[in-house]
Amino acid sequence: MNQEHATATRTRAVSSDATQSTSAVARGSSNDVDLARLSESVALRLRREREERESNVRDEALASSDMDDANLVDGSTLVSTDLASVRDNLIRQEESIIFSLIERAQVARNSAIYECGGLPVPGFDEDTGRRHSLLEYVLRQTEQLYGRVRRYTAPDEHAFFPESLPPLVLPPLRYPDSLHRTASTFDINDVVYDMYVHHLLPEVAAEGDDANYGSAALLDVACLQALSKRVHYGMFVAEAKFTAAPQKYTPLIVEKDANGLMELLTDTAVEAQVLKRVERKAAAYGVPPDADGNGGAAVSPKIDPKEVGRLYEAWVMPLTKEVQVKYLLHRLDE
Ligand SMILES: O=C(O)C(=O)C[C@]1(C(=O)O)C=C[C@@H](O)C=C1
Repeated sequence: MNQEHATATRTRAVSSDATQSTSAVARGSSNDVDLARLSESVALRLRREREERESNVRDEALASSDMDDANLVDGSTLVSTDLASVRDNLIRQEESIIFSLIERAQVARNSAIYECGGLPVPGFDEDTGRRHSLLEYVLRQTEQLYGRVRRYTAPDEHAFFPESLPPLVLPPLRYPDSLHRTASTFDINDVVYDMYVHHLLPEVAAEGDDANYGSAALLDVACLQALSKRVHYGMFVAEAKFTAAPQKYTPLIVEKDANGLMELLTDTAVEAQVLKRVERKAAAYGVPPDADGNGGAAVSPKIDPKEVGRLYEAWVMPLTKEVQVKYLLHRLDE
C-alpha cells in the first residue's frame, strides 16, 4: 500500500453498505439465472484484474529499468493470495505472537502504563485534550521510526496511528496490487488495541507493579504489532478464498450477507488444527530446551499453553474472520 494513499484514504471504520454499482447489480439478480450470469461476469472481471495486475507489474519493471533495482520489491511470497501460502504465512506468524506473549509474561502487568495520565509522558489527544498513556506514547514513537523506513508501505502492515506517520527516509517500494483497493480503506487496530489491553494482557501478565514500565511498554508494542499483522492478514485469506470460489462468494457479497460470508469462510477443521498447534508451540517455547525432566527440577512454562489456545480461539481467530468479512463485503466495489 502506498503510504500517502493509505494515510489519505484510511478511515477508522468501514461502512457496511455496498457501493451503488454493486447494489445496481443486485437489483437485477433475484433469480438463479441472473446469479449464474453475475458469477460468470465476476469470474471474467477477476481474470481481467489479474491480467491487468500482471501487465502493470511488467510495465513498472520496464519503466524502472533505468532506476535502482532496490525500488522494486520481490513481493512474490508476501503478496501471494494462494490459500496454502497464505496459511503458511499465518503459521509463521504464530511464532512472533507466542514469543511476544511469553516475553510480556516476564514482567508484571504495570497497569499505570495503560492509564491516561498514569505516567507523565508528553502528548495529548488533539480533539479531546486527553493525555496519552505511556503505551500510546511508546507505540506512537515506535511507529515514527518504523514508518520512516517504510514498514507501513507494505500491504500487510497497518499502523495504529496512520494519521501521524512521518515522511519516508528510504525511497518507496512498489508492491503488486494483490488485494482489492478496499484493503487500504480500513483497519481494525482500535479493536486490536482494546482486545490486547483489556482481554489478552490480563491473562498473560500477572497483576502487580514491578516498575518495569519502559520494558513492559516495549514488549506490549511487539505483541500489538504481531497481533495487528495477523488479524489484518485476514484480507489476504479472504482474497484467496474469493478468488478460488467467486461463484460462492458473489451472491453473498451482493446481498451484503455478513453472516452468510462468515459461515462460508469458516473452516472449523482448520481452526482446530490452529489451536492444537499454537498450544504445542507455547508449550515448547515456554521452557528451556533441556528441561526434559531428566533429573533436573521441573520447569513450568512461562505462559500456560492452554491459555494461548484460548486467546487464539476467543480473540485472534474471530478478529481475523471479522477482517475477512469486512474485506469481502467491499470486494466487488467498482
Ligand atoms: O485458514 C483459514 O481458512 C482462515 O480463514 C484463517 C482462520 C484463522 O484465523 O486461523 C480463520 C477462519 C477459519 O475458520 C480458519 C482459520
